[in-house]
Amino acid sequence: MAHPLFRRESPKRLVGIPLLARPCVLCGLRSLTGALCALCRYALDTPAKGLRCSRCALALPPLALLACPDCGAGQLSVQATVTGFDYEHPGDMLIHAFKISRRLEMAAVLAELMVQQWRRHGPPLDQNAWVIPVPSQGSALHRRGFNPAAVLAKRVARSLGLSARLHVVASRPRQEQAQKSLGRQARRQAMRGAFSVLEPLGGRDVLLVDDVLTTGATLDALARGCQRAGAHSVYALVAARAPWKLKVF
Ligand SMILES: O=P(O)(O)OC[C@H]1O[C@H](OP(=O)(O)OP(=O)(O)O)[C@H](O)[C@@H]1O
Repeated sequence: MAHPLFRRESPKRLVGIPLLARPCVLCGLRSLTGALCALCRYALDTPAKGLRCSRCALALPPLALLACPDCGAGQLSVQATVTGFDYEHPGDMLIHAFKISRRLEMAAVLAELMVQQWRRHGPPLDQNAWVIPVPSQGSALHRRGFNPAAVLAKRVARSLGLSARLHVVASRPRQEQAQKSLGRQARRQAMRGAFSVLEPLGGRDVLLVDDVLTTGATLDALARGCQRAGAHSVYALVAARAPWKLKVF
């Protein structure tokens, strides 16, 4: 029998489907649970089941329970990170649809997953906390026409009842090269001092938002900028967390 994700229902069995059923954005089968069907929600939720590093949200590989292989040496300056899901199949398809195919309607699906995980695993936030997106590089903004992190930040802030501050961070002009094309050391190097926060944060909690966290170099640079501006606590919420790879970048 075909895997449930790919099985087609016979027309007879479709009789009686509530009118509100609609195709799941991931598998295309009918969904009674919003944009994603129950199976796809389960598939996105399955890998780590809470067995994640609380600082960088890495799904911990076996035998890494005592120290996270990614941020164990203290390379990430945020206090806690929460992710919507892992950046692997099937969640990567949502990210690609949003960022590459520019299907902006995916933002609602991504933000819902992010907020759901934040409510489960995120620390309590002060009501005065600001939600700050990672700014896009100039070339990416020009190519894509929107900043994915800002689109997500607006939705996340609305759902959490917080204020989104989309223009509070300035990016230093840097090598116009996407992070994804660089290795770990080069990413950190490229991001050093990349952001400056334009308003004092005066003891405020900050929730940084981005679409993908790979090495954490981007979030680390922004978190340091927020700390220099006086933030009390800096947390991060991302749509997808890249899984750990044995290979050292
Ligand atoms: O955790 P890190 O190793 O720092 O990588 C994560 C960053 O990489 C991607 O941006 P990128 O610069 O590739 O640009 P993009 O907007 O074109 O994806 C992504 O949007 C994150 O901002």
